Amino acid sequence: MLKNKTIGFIGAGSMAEAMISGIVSSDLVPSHQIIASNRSNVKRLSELETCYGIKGLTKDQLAINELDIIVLAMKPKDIDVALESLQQQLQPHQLVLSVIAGISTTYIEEKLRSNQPVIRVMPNTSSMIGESATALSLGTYVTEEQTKISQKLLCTIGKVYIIAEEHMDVFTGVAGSGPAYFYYLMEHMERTAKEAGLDHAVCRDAVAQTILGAAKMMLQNDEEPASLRKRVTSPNGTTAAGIEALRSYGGGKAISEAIKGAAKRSEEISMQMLDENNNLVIN
Ligand SMILES: NC(=O)C1=CN([C@@H]2O[C@H](COP(=O)(O)OP(=O)(O)OC[C@H]3O[C@@H](n4cnc5c(N)ncnc54)[C@H](O)[C@@H]3O)[C@@H](O)[C@H]2O)C=CC1
Ligand SMILES: O=C(O)[C@@H]1CCC=N1
Repeated sequence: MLKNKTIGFIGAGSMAEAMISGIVSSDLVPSHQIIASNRSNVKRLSELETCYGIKGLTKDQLAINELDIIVLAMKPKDIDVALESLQQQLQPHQLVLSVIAGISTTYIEEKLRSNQPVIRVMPNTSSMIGESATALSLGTYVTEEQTKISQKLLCTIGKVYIIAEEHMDVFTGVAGSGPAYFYYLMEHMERTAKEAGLDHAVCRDAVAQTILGAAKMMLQNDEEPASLRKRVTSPNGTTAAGIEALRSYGGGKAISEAIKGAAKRSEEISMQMLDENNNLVIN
């Protein structure tokens, strides 16, 4: 299904690298059929070539007509320039996957030629090790075959969920940005344990192993997180004291506001692509 497809990443930053790493490790697509491109940073491209065995090309060297799947992996602010140039070159059979936060399939469809298949994708950086939680929302012109191909490709970077596009902002807040919340939590757990004298290597490993274990407990049975939490919490014990501190410092609210803040930002990015009459901005 994917053995003879050529995949081109337009944008060669952190997210493109994380996805390339996951895809290459899976052996589903030969690495020489993966291309990463950026505007002009050839040093970055040669790093990716050396590390993953892929091809790196600047955007002027990239032949769009040779690609089967085009992954848009630039920042939202750069999308208009990229779409303008793609609009001239894309053929109707070429599938466009966009990982750009806050940019709707409609926005991309409107800027490309008619009937271009577009899928909005929200992965996270754990794609690097095949552990992303990735959502897909299908654009108007995507076929069943193209959906299957995308699912198969994205399964190489982790788990895949197909969701309605109206839920993409909140998914972005939970899973696209999510790894950063856990890194923030881990930074604080590690620092606190270190300040109390625990060996750095032990803190680092124990913090990560604790989160991994809790995540696996969620994934490996149907028990609700509140119920799992109660099983850790002995009456009047250590966890009760810890949870009470979390509650009194607004821990739950902080997590919820983090998700809402990220989702709101995703919505704002999409709104910035609308004019004062709520019409899509077409340059
Ligand atoms: N970093 C993350 O955890 C996640 C990022 N995303 C999305 O992925 C996209 C990329 O994010 P990062 O990789 O973090 O950004 P980044 O800044 O590391 O990489 C962006 C790349 O796009 C290139 N670029 C810009 N315009 C271009 C053009 N016209 N042609 C070719 N290359 C072009 C830049 O040179 C750069 O290599 C963003 O839209 C972001 O919303 C989505 C999920 C998670
Ligand atoms: O921070 C961002 O905008 C991107 C999208 C999701 C994760 N990182």
